[in-house]
Amino acid sequence: MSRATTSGQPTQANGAKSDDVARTKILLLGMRRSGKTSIQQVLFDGLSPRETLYLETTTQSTRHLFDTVIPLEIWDYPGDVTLETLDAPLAQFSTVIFVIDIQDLYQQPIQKLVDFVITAYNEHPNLNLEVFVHKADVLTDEYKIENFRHIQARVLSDLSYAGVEYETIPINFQLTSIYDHSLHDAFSRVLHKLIDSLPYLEDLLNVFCTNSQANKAFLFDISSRLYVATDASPVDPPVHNLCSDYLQTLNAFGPLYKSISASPPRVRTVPVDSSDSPLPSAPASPEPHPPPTAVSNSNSRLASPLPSPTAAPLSAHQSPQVTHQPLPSASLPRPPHVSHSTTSSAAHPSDHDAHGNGNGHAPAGGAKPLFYPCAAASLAPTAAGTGTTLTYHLITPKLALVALIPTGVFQARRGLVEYNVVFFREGVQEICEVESDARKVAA
Ligand SMILES: Nc1nc2c(ncn2[C@@H]2O[C@H](COP(=O)(O)OP(=O)(O)OP(=O)(O)O)[C@@H](O)[C@H]2O)c(=O)[nH]1
Repeated sequence: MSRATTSGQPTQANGAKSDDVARTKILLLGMRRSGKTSIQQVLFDGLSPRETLYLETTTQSTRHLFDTVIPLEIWDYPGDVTLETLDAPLAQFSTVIFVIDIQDLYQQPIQKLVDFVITAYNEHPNLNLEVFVHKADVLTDEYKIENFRHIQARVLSDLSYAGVEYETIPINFQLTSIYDHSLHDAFSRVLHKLIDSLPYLEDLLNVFCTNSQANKAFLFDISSRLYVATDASPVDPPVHNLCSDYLQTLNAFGPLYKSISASPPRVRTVPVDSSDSPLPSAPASPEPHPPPTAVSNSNSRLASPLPSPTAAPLSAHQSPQVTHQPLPSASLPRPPHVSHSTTSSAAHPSDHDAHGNGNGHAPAGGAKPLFYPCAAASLAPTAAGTGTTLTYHLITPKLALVALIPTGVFQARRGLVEYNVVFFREGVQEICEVESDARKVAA
């Protein structure tokens, strides 16, 4: 993986300042109007897909800084740029995403893509090459697949025609659209190749799933809704879409809940726990009991004894002793201070930081603060304890664990699930700290 510092002279779309971390760079290339800026803005600036209709043509290169498990720098170039006219060395990028409109079956866009792949391969053979066959929503399913295969086959045959050495270049083609979940899924897969610590995050998720009897678990970046890791079981698109929608609902409702207490982490709010409510009304329905203190609400369900780094998470077959003890606040990510007052937000720069805006740029989702420490929603009637429960736990200020747990298990062993979340959280926090230390650039 190549790590790149913020060099070059592009405009910063989000007004972010250069910082002192080595960022992983991703380059977006493609024809004019293929959708490059839309992709970047929908994922990282919280722009709604419909608003992309009013985006102006990109006239100069822009870069966008985004912090998740790893710090990213996404470069967006005008459509007429080629690798020869690029004002930055290709070697500094880890990944290039070439965006092609799914209806561009003509010679010119495909030839441009093939030329780009050949030049990029000659210059930087280890570059991750990704092709987003974009705007898939404009076609019916049948034509969508046909055009996707056509573009893929044309590119591969042109490459083999150009030389036998180009036949085996690894290029990853994905169908994408800003109007559905395909873009988030595709970009998540791109991200996975760039995270050195991915195997450790996956291990933590596997252990969590085994010990909590979860069917599936995702570690999501909260604001972009990219999943930075998932457990070993295959990703079923409807399950991914459901988890992503749940996160979106919580993100949308977060600003409605106002902090009454001024001293986090014990922020008083209406807890989101509507086990009997179907989605999407889940976040609006307050849990009848216990008391409405979000963090302590989470803590009070922790099975005791409190985990120490040397203790092991419990499996769902073991019975934890339940003696309710509060969790040391240091173990929990500090919940963002939520207030509708802009003065109050501005008065807490560290809270601003907690939303993943350490670089001073606006958070995705239109600068809405994110709030929930934990939440759960049942996906089916729970009369007989059947069905599945969707759970959400804030892991770090930028990351959340979203898991699917059988309702029977969640109802009977909720303390155990919470207990295992604590271990998961500690592991992820350690990994994030190591990543962050490794990327510090000496001033
Ligand atoms: N239907 C559909 N339209 C899209 C999608 N993504 C982008 N668009 C539209 O495509 C148009 C061009 O999008 P941009 O993001 O400006 O394209 P660009 O590649 O940055 O264009 P340049 O700045 O000229 O290089 C806009 O009207 C978007 O609304 C998509 O997934 N589906």
